[in-house]
Amino acid sequence: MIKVGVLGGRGRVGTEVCRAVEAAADMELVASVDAEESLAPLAAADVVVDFTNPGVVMENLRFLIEHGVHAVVGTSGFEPDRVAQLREWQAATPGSKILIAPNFAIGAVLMMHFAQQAAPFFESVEVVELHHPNKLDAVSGTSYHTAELISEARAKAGTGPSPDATVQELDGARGANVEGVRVHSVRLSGLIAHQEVLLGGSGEVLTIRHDSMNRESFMPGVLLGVRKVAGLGDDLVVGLDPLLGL
Ligand SMILES: NC(=O)C1=CN([C@@H]2O[C@H](COP(=O)(O)OP(=O)(O)OC[C@H]3O[C@@H](n4cnc5c(N)ncnc54)[C@H](OP(=O)(O)O)[C@@H]3O)[C@@H](O)[C@H]2O)C=CC1
Ligand SMILES: O=C(O)C1=N[C@H](C(=O)O)C[C@H](O)C1
Repeated sequence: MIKVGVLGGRGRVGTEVCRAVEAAADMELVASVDAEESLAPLAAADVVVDFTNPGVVMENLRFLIEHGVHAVVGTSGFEPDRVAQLREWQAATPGSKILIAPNFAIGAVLMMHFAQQAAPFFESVEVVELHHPNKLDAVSGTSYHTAELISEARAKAGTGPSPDATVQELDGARGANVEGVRVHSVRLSGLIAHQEVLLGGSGEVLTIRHDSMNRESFMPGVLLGVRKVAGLGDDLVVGLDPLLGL
């Protein structure tokens, strides 16, 4: 039996995580902690799942590392400096493994993978992410990671920057620039979590789109992470790809 704790258990995704863990035959929910509650009960867990917010997740992870608890992290906001900080804390207090997945939906992982594969073959690439209006961060963690993967693939293949003749623009009109890739954020009632990667070449456009229609869509990936995190080859892994054999 895997003893599981949840950080943010009363949130939109955390509620689904608690439900999924309770329904899993090989897991036991031993703690669920929300804002301004003590983290102490989490020390009894083998694995803690974090779906909180970018402002608090680092302190949560510091606690888990100090207590030798493995972490499966869905919270967004993991730019490279944060990953480096976590590795430093893990080196100082070895024992806990960390899996950070910008998106736990299997289709979203495949979307990112396909975008990375396609990116060198097209002159132009831009990303549009679309989410519910209660989302705290823009750009989304998924779009940030997608842009990183695209940028890396294009650099490796020697593909130049996407052409763009803009010389005059309203602030924000061309979106955020993430490692040379333009990312546009839409916030709209009725949406959950969606992303399009647009790739343009001579006389053709390839669109790779993923839609999460509900938050249950993240649960197969979260449960996979809980089952596999203790056996990760590296102390810290970003992305679900290796767990899916990608
Ligand atoms: N990787 C993935 O597949 C996915 C990632 N996400 C990401 O997960 C995060 C959470 O999203 P969502 O569930 O919509 O957000 P919510 O705001 O609905 O939930 C966040 C929860 O965390 C709680 N919380 C805040 N501070 C703390 C703290 N210090 N310790 C413990 N709990 C705390 C909040 O409590 P309170 O409300 O009382 O402040 C709330 O219950 C976001 O960063 C989002 O981008 C979302 C979906 C999928
Ligand atoms: O806040 C959300 O809802 C989501 N956040 C993650 C992100 O920032 O990419 C994953 C998914 O898009 C849903």
